[in-house]
Amino acid sequence: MSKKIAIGGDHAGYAYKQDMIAKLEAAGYIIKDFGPYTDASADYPDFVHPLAEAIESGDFEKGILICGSGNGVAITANKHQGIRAALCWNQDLAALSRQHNDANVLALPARFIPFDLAVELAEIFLSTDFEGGRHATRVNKIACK
Ligand SMILES: O=C(CO)[C@H](O)[C@H](O)[C@H](O)COP(=O)(O)O
Repeated sequence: MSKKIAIGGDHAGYAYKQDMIAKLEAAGYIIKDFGPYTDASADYPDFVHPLAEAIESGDFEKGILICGSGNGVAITANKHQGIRAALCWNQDLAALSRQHNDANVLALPARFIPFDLAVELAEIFLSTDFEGGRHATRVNKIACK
């Protein structure tokens, strides 16, 4: 598993993003922050599209996106054919996003979950393997050509 992680979001996720970077770096991950770099009001697509392109190009295996609800970043990221972004707010969803969906982006709703849970979901997302098998058949049918 690659220890290089892409992270991004918007102003509503900024504080969580900064603290998440510190937690993940302490755990040995190498983080590339796609922004925003302040908590000033910002438009999440400006940060999500570059992050998604970096994953699609192979520079990163996985990313974490944090906004207020998690929906804006997930919707934007999923416009990219190579992205499977999963909005998660509990441990089971984070595990299933990897086991069944091979999600490569975790979307977190900073305004709806406590920070400690956000970190736990990131740890689950980053450490859980895809189960393959019947799920691989389905995941291989997701992208539109
Ligand atoms: O993209 C979102 C909604 O799907 C995020 O929750 C944003 O963080 C939110 O919309 C930002 O709202 P604000 O009123 O501009 O702070």
